Amino acid sequence: ELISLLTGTAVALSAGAFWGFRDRLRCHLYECCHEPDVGFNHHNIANMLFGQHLVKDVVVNAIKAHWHNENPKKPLVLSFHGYTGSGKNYVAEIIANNTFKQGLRSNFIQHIVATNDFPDKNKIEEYKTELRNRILTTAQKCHRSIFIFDETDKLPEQLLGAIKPFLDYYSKISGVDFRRSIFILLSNKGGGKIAEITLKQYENGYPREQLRLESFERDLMNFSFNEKGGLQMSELISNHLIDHFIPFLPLQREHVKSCVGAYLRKRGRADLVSNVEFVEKVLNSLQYFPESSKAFSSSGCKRVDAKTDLELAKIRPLIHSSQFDDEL
Ligand SMILES: Nc1ncnc2c1ncn2[C@@H]1O[C@H](COP(=O)(O)OP(=O)(O)OP(=O)(O)O)[C@@H](O)[C@H]1O
Repeated sequence: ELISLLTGTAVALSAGAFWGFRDRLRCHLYECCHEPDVGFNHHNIANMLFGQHLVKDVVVNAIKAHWHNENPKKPLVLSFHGYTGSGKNYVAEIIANNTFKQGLRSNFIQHIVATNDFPDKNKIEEYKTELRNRILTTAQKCHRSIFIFDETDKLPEQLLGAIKPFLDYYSKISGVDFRRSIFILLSNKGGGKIAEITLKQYENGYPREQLRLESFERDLMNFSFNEKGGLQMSELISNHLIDHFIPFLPLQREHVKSCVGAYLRKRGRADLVSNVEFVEKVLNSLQYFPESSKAFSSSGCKRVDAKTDLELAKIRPLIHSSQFDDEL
C-alpha cells in the first residue's frame, strides 16, 4: 500500500511538473496573461512626456487605482482630448508598453483606428459584428486587455453604440468579464476649448501647471454631448461610463524643444542637444499659433522627427583630417 501511495504521489508530482513546464514553455514561446508578460509599471511616463502635467497625474493614478482594485465594478474608461501632436497616441503607447512586454504588438491589445478600420458607411452592420468579435476574443484571451480607439469622434454612432455594453457595469458579457480591461478613447474634440483655456492662462502670465482638471472637464463633457456623434457619447456620459476626461494641452515652444532633444538622443546625436543654432533651426521650421503670440506649436511634437532629420541631413559629415593623413 505504501508503495502504491508513493508511486501515486510521484506520478502526481511529475504530472504537475510537466504541466508547469508546459505552461512556462508556452509563455516563453507565446504570450501569457500574467507576469512577466503582463504587469503595470508606471515609472517612465514622467520623464518621457513633456508639458502634460494633468495627463501624468490623472492617467498614472487612475490606472494604478484600477489595477490594484481587487474588485472593480467596470472597466477603466479614459477619454483623451486635444489638438494633434499633443501626445494622445504617444501616451496610449506608453501605457501599452508599461503593461505588456510586447507593447502594442501584444495579443491583448486592440488598436482601432476609425477611418482605417471602418471606412465604408454602407457596411456598418458587418463592422458591428467584426468590432464586437475583436473585443470579445481579445478580452477572452486576457482579462487585462487594453482597447485603444483612435479618432473616436469619427467612429459612426452605431459602432460607438456597439461598444457601450463593454464599458458598462456588467459582470460578464457573452461569458467574458471586462471589469479589469482598459478602454482609451482618443479624439481631437474639445481641442479648441482646451487651447482657449490654456492660452488665457498663458496671456495672464500664470504657469500652465496651475491649471486643474476641473477647469476642463465640464467643457469636455459638453463638447462630447453637443457635437456630431454626440448622441452615443452623451449616453456614455450620462450613464457615467467614462471615468476621466483628460485634456492634452497645446504644446509650447519649450516643450517642442524637449521633443527635439529627446529625438536627437534617440538618434545618437546627444552632442547637438545644446547646439542652440541647430535646435532653433528645427523649432523655426514648425508653425505656431495664435498669430498674435505664437504661443503654441500647431502640430505639437508631431513633425519634430522629420524636421530634425532634415536638419541632420544638411550637416556635412565630420571628416577628420587625420583620416586623410593616414591614407595619403
Ligand atoms: N507631450 C509630449 N511629450 C513628448 N513627446 C510628445 C508629446 N506629444 C507628442 N510627442 C511626440 O510626437 C509624436 C506624435 O504625437 P501623437 O501621435 O501622440 O499625437 P496625437 O495627440 O495622438 O495626435 P493626433 O490627434 O493627430 O492623432 C509622438 O510619437 C511623440 O514622439
